[in-house]
Amino acid sequence: MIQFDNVNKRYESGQDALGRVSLEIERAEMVFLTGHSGAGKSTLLKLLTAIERPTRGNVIVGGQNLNRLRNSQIPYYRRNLGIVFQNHQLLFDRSVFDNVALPLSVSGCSKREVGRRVRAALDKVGLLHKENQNPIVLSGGEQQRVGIARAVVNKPAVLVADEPTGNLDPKLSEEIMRLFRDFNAVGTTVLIASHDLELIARMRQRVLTLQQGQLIYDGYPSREPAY
Ligand SMILES: Nc1ncnc2c1ncn2[C@@H]1O[C@H](COP(=O)(O)OP(=O)(O)OP(=O)(O)O)[C@@H](O)[C@H]1O
Repeated sequence: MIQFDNVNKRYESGQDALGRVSLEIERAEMVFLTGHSGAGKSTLLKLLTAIERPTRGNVIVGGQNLNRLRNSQIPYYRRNLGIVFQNHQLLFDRSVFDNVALPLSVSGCSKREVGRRVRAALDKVGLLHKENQNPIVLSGGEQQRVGIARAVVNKPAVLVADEPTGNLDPKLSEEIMRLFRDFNAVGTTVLIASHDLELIARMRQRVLTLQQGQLIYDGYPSREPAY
């Protein structure tokens, strides 16, 4: 589903952020991406979401080589992705419902279809009863769940999250991770960047570790024997 083939990224400043990264993520896998600050996690996600382009190498998603994507095609490509940010980027001048409906506004859905899809997404994250509220009155965990509902409202094949639990306490973080697991269980490919190693260990999923732009680990740490 996702393939990085010898990918290098050097920013215009001359900073090397990724070096010769190769990896493959199958459809319906759930994978964590970890590493210290500055290791290249966000850069890898930016290449996947076509916010940045690789300096060398290929990023292939769903059989599509992103190097061959024209700028005008990028919005269409992104419709297959759900993107969750740490600070959820909700708009506080409109309701929870309208925030979740945003990605549908460009897709030409009828009003009725928008209502159906938004309510289905809010139901999945347990916030149907808050659709008319302004997100500013919600707790941090609830705001993040609205961000997740917005990311999945288009039923994307791939869900990408950059530090989605960064501001949350351990219990709320676990709830958010459980949500990601639910979406994964119904076939969504999920890639989550996080530096919360304890939380990652509890999830017992595949882990990719970056260090100074190199992929230094790809495996299942929790399945290995403890010494
Ligand atoms: N737009 C940019 N221009 C120049 N250098 C950048 C840019 N974005 C990131 N970098 C640099 O690239 C390297 C990797 O950064 P990146 O943000 O991908 O790391 P990260 O693992 O996501 O870190 P964090 O956990 O702190 O978000 C760092 O040295 C960073 O300073």
